Amino acid sequence: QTEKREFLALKEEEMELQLLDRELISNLVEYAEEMQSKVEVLQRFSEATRTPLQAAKGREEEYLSNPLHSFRLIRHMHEDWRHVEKFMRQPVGQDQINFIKERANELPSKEDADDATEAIYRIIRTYDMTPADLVQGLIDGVQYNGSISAIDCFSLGTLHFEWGKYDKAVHWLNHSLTLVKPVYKSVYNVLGFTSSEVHMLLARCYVEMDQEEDARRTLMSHPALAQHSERLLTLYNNTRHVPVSGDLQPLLPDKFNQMCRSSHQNKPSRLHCRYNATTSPFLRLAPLRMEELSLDPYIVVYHNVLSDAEIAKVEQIAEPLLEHSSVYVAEVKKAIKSKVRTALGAWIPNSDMDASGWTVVQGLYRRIRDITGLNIDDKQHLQIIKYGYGGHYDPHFDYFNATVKNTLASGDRMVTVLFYLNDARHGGSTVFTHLQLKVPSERGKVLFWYNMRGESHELDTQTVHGACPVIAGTKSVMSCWIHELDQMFIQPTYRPNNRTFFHELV
Ligand SMILES: O=C(O)CCC(=O)C(=O)O
Ligand SMILES: [Fe+2]
Repeated sequence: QTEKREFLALKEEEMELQLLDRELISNLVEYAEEMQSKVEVLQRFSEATRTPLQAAKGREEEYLSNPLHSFRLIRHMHEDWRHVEKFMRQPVGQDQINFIKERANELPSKEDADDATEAIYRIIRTYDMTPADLVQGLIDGVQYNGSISAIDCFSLGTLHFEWGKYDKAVHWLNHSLTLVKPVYKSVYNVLGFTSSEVHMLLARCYVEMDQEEDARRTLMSHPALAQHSERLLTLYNNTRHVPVSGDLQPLLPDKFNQMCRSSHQNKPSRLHCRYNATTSPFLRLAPLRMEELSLDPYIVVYHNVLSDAEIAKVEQIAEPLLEHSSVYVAEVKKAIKSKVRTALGAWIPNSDMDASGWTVVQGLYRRIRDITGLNIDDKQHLQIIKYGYGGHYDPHFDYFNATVKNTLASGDRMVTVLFYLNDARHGGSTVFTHLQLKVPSERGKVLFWYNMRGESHELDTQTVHGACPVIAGTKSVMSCWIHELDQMFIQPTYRPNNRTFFHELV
């Protein structure tokens, strides 16, 4: 039940869009019907006036010698055409035109459309989908209903081009051409989609890949472009495309992508599953089911840690606080939505939280202490992350390895505790790329690992991990980072290594 509610919350916007689309479609149907009825009136009128004239064809003089006929002709010509002109001038479907205008601000923005294209791009890239797969609705071995159009393929081709993936762009653009339906030509005109544009971009991709002959052949094959082909080729050669830089693209490295696919199976770990009744006194009363995933670095998963009520409360607190994480990109001189992590985030506890919120948060702290046997601050921040369609997190380390405010105060992030708050329906696993370890996103699980080596506190590069793009549904997690200096009094063997900020601290 809670899961359904939360899924609805995130999908609400899209459902509203779908509703608006329905309204706009019926509005368009009404508009077409109004136009149709005007067309019918005009057709009927022209038929009614044409019939007697046609009957008189070849014997006009005889026809007009009939007094009735000459009366009709003169009256009709004097009066009717003026009325018809007035009728022709009358605007049709003003209400429907105004309706679209009024709702225009509810339509997705360019940014929304770019986000959606980038989301499907990530799914395509990570799950290795071909254009044919997408047209059939086949994603990572699962058959979905639905398909895509020539224009959709063109927009994907354009994005691949922007990001400098010319060979892939060629696939999508070629596929776009195969989907062009000649009967829709007039509709394409209205929508501003032309096959010449597809051919030109295709030729540009070939030029970028130094395949000039293919570029020429592409231009020559289009009647409107053939005569300009040499000029266009020169232009494309002289204005080579500069792909959008790495900071503005998701990383999606191959190793990560491969592990995200359903074809990846974890190697048997030979490790054990047991009840942990020792980390804290509380666990003696209520042992937690623990599964070891890796010993070096140490990674374990606990099952059924949070109750439904706790998860629901956490979601409720976080919901109004969720926002896109942004990062400063020097190149564009502003903070923009990060392409490295495409998700919404919120920090709790929050000052607006009421007493019941604090009760739940204190409960979470207690659970984290029980699981890890470590110390956390009484106001420790927890981050809720919500991944929607195509949402992901590129492989990264959780530690900062830098002298920043955070690390100066409490050291670096020694441990990560990651709570899974729902089941991602398809996609969305956490993957440790170096360890070839994949952890599916399943409600109630808690993943716990050390980002540093035990005695020396050396940062452990083997902990590199990321979150696979979500294909269907949403994914919701909560992470808690436990800092090394908070352990000062409970870790007797603790010996700080020589990382910079320790020098600055002494
Ligand atoms: O969502 C996940 O699976 C991973 C999240 C994560 O790595 C992080 O928050 O640092
Ligand atoms: Fe992380």
